[in-house]
Amino acid sequence: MRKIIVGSRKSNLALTQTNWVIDQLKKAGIENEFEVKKIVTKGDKILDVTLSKVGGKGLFVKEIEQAMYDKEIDLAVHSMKDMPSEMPEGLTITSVPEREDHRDAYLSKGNVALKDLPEGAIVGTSSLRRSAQILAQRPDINIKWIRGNIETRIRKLNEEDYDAIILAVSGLKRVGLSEELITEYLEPEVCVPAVGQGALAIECREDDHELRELLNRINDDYTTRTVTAERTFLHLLEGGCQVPIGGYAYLEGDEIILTALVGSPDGKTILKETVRGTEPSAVGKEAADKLISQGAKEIVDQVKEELDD
Ligand SMILES: NCc1[nH]cc(CCC(=O)O)c1CC(=O)O
Repeated sequence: MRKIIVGSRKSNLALTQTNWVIDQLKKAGIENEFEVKKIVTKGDKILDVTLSKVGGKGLFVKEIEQAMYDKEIDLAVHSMKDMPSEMPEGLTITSVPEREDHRDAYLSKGNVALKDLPEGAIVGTSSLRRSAQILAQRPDINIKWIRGNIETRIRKLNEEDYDAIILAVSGLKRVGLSEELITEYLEPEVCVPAVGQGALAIECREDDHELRELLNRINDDYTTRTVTAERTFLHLLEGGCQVPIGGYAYLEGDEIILTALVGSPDGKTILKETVRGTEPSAVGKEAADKLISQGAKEIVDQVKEELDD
């Protein structure tokens, strides 16, 4: 029986996600031996610049994809939200396991609620999506970029001048931190999460049919349908850059309910629509069409121009 080589970034989050997937595969009855191979990506090396300024999402996946082309590894587990909306030739997201918590978490010094933060308080995030939505509610707050992995950001909240930070609940849970650190869970009505947030993407070579059959056993249909709606919306709006876009879908019976958002980084313009339907890509397209007709493309282009400067 073939040994399966799994590529992973070396961060605690990446390794935890990778080992969780291997565990799920074993629980699904797959008896192959697994080996984890650690890979350092460009995104891991850049810690001091705003992520959106250095090219965003592709940063964490490029080296891993090269290793897959070179057959040094057979598969890789990614955070879905770090995946570009278009897949490179010859590779595919073959399986999407059940999604973890989709929400953002707000963590503050002394557990001060977001609405009670004093004017001028400093909130740390390096996501334009999060800053846009926080500023829309609290325009009197200062956003300060914060970088580093989840553990580093929490240390910075404690040691530096941040009054609060925003993180994904899923990441916090996966690295084994206590949810007691969370001051408030930001529901999608308050802060639309990143497209695919909390979900994982298992990527492999398109022509590796034997492996795809195995990986398919831990595919979750609910997550696949909702994430497909979210990613269709993202794909129709984005051109590769990190911009203030959010999307979250859930199911009610057979019906997909997708809330999609595009905002200006200063939070002064927020375009948000909720659409329903049964076909994931049609739902994603309808959300994109609605926001585009309200000027979403102009906002996205404006942000990209500013990032290029
Ligand atoms: N942007 C970095 C990143 N990529 C994936 C996660 C974990 C969340 C997830 O599983 O979607 C995080 C951390 C965060 O946003 O706080």
